Amino acid sequence: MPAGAPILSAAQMAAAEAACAARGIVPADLMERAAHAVAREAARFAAGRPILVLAGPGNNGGDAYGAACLLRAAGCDVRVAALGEPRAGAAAAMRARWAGPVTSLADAPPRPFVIDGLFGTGMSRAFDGEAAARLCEDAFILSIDLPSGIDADRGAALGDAIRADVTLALGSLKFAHVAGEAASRCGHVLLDPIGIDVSSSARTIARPRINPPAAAEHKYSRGLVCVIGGAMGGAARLAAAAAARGGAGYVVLASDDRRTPLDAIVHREPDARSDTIADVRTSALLIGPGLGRDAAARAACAQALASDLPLVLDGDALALISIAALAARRSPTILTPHGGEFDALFGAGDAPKIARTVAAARASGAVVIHKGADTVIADPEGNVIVANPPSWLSTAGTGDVLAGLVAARLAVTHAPMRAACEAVWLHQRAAGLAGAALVADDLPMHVPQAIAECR
Ligand SMILES: NC(=O)C1=CN([C@@H]2O[C@H](COP(=O)(O)OP(=O)(O)OC[C@H]3O[C@@H](n4cnc5c(N)ncnc54)[C@H](O)[C@@H]3O)[C@@H](O)[C@H]2O)[C@H](O)CC1
Ligand SMILES: [K+]
Repeated sequence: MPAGAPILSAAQMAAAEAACAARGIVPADLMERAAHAVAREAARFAAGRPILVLAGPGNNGGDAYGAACLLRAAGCDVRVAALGEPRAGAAAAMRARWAGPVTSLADAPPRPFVIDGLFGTGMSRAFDGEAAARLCEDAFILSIDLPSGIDADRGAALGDAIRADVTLALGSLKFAHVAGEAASRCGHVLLDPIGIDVSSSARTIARPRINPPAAAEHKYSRGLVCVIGGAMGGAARLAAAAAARGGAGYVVLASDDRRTPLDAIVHREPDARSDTIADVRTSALLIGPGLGRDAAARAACAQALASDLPLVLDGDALALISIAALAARRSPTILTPHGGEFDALFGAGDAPKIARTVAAARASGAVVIHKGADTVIADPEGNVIVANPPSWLSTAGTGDVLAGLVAARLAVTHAPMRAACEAVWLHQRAAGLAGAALVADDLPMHVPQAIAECR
């Protein structure tokens, strides 16, 4: 996935295209550039294999006809199969340029390399993908802009969507490249801006820059993280270990369980929880992993919310708070809900995940890390960063590790959006370093290497 790349909705993309006209770049020019980009990547990936171009009735099809012409002119073996005819505009002009035969999808013989130009951002309803599926079965598939059959904004598959090996996004990434089911149908995502100026408050995650501590730093100035644990000691221990490896100067763990994951982590008895939450030296307080939901947990949560400390709320804590209490806080707050916790706190809804996460950040005044295969990070100003962490992270305890990293980065940076993005990046990089079949306990030891890569 291109890092730090803007992400647009289909409507925002159309507006950016329209704005090109003011600079004298008309739709036919953009399609010409799109066709060149597609032909370039197709020639590279096909590497001499016979090519079948699937062309739809809209501009995605126009790009496909344009690429077919260029590939044939370059000496490639190209056939075209179409679903409907482009009727007007740049797409019709591109269609007219193709002098070769055009068959229906049903009549086309399969070929080893397919360029999928059936539908892009204009996909509005389910399509009958049976004939396309037959042609795509054993082929390498390069999708133009989006795998056909995807809702560009929600990332939902509308019917039999195509599963691509490579998707070449045109102009900008769309929400579907990073969010929802579609993200896993895109294969490897490439981006060609084709000269369109885009700006967006939503971007893909990029490697952060993390400097070593200055020479004069000491353990308190580096950041004191206090982890408030409860009944399930293991979760709080994982979080504390991650906080220590994530760059905090000092980590305190107040928990029922006396074991600490590292000797460098200081244990405090659970009856010292209240004093710990009142400790003004604390740079970031983390509450939630393994906390439980009993009266003591509820009281600790209420005290933490009422404090002026920078706060990270995870796990059980997310079930013990209200949006109103979050909105009343004046110091930085970061929430780390997975889908179920998010729905329970903010309500389930039909809107795309990015929009729902922004609304939650606005309502709560907190930075929200809405976890999942598409992790959406939003702040109350509407800035959004999207990450697609490795699927090996879908195992118990990895969320506790993330919460500890978030607390560490908040303690170090004092900037909640930056802290959230650094933590999510370090978490996914640590997962990459830990490799297949990782367990949560493996992650903290890989965080120092991930940090070392952030210089
Ligand atoms: N990003 C850019 O600046 C550029 C993008 N280009 C390409 O244009 C498409 C978007 O084109 P558009 O014509 O708006 O939409 P589509 O080609 O995806 O298809 C719309 C077309 O299809 C019909 N339709 C929709 N759903 C169905 C269905 N289920 N069954 C049948 N027909 C359906 C709809 O009515 C329209 O007729 C973008 O993705 C890029 O590939 C430009 O070429 C260059 C600039
Ligand atoms: K497509």
